[in-house]
Amino acid sequence: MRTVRSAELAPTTYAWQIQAENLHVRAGRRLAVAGLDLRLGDGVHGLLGPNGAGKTTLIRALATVLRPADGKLELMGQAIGGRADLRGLRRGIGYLPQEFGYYARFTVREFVEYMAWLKEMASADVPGAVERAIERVGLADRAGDRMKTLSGGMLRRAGIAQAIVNDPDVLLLDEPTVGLDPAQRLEFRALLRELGTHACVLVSTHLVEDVAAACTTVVLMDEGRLVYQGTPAEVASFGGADDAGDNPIERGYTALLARHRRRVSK
Ligand SMILES: Nc1ncnc2c1ncn2[C@@H]1O[C@H](COP(=O)(O)OP(=O)(O)OP(=O)(O)O)[C@@H](O)[C@H]1O
Repeated sequence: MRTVRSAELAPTTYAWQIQAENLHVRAGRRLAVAGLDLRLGDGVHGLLGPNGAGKTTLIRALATVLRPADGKLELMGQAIGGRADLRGLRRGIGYLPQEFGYYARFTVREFVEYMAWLKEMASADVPGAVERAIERVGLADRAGDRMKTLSGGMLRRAGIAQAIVNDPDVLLLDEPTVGLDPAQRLEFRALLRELGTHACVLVSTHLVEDVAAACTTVVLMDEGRLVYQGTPAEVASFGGADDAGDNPIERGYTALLARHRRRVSK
């Protein structure tokens, strides 16, 4: 017996894993996502934007933690809102929040197992899936160690392991590279590229180099709206010598943001 995923029951004709139209989401009293249109299929999508752009709020809505205030949101072909089967949908989603809680006395294996159980994975599948996820993030030699003994970078890798344990169709990672050292970041980029071959991975980051190295698409947000969506090379092509940044994609990011703000202020 195995658990049937919501994605398997849903019509398989949908073109996009994530589809938002005129999406509005509140963070507290503020409309942090304010009329966002977005369509994402499989691949690795880097979510960029200045502080306060609404990246975390968008990711929380896509993780079904926050309910949209207005507009349309579809995940894996299913509309969110009303009587949506959120429990079923969540089985197909992996989510690494910026800050995540855990019992300090749990071992890495127990932590990932616990999260697999919360995601309602079939119990026969759990042990193998847990070992695979821990191995993929390079923590196999620490699987029996308590969470409280891990470094910041290792904790984040344990967080990534719990996000991928259910082999999600939609994987949402909020600032996953914070705390990783340069070698770990290189490994993480390779893992991202691999994950993106058969899932829709949305990664929010301030590290533009990670986006350039690992992402198929850049999603640029400002003030709750989509500013630009394109390949890293397309973003880079907007940058000029006068735009701030250490590399072509950073200069492209600066140029696109400035162009958007000029348009909005007119
Ligand atoms: N609980 C809350 N109550 C009120 N305002 C909030 C709350 N959470 C976020 N905000 C506001 O909503 C806006 C968007 O915040 P959000 O965290 O989504 O942005 P972000 O792009 O992820 O920013 P950062 O890059 O700093 O992480 C910000 O102006 C923020 O101050």
